[in-house]
Amino acid sequence: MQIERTPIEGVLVLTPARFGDNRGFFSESWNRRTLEGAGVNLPEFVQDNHSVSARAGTLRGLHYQAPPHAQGKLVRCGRGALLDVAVDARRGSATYGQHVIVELSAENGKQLWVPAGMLHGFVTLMDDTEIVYKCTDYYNREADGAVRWDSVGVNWGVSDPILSDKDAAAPAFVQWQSPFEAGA
Ligand SMILES: Cc1cn([C@H]2C[C@H](O)[C@@H](COP(=O)(O)OP(=O)(O)O[C@H]3O[C@H](C)C(=O)[C@H](O)[C@H]3O)O2)c(=O)[nH]c1=O
Repeated sequence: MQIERTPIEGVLVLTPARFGDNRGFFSESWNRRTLEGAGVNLPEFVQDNHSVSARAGTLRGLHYQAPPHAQGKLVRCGRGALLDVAVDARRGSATYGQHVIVELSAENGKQLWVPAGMLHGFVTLMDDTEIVYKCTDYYNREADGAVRWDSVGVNWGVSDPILSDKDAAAPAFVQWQSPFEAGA
């Protein structure tokens, strides 16, 4: 397991070991004991999510669930490739409004740990890209929210992404009142 810190406190890039042979490879995509042995203690996960985006250039985000339903997410790409983004939305944080962007792909096997307090989103780089991610809290429709994808300075590599109506209508980061507090 390779563990990389990022410029945003708490956001990690995790790369599980892969065991290749003449058939392909095997990898333990989630093992709490392995991570704890490396000093990484993630909260309990209660829900797994899986979405497929048919076309490259599909952008889902930037999303969050407000407290007390905030979600931490452990994200990986099951098929294809995507750029995954975490934006620090914790008021009072030294990196408030800053982001981390990481290419996750079926090929590189990388995972992004996105703690609660972040906005999360991704743009697909290939058709039929699948994302699978573990969440630390259950979906709560009333607590679910979005911030405009192009309002936090992320270089997504696309100018006219495929968006849901919800994402197309989301408020800009500067007009949005974050419900998250650093250290909460
Ligand atoms: C997130 C979610 C959605 N749904 C239902 C609600 C809608 O009827 C349908 C599509 O939901 P939505 O358009 O919010 O899906 P995404 O745009 O992929 O949203 C997700 O994308 C970004 C990248 C995230 O990090 C979040 O997990 C989540 O916001 O699935 C559920 O039933 N359970 C869920 O946990």
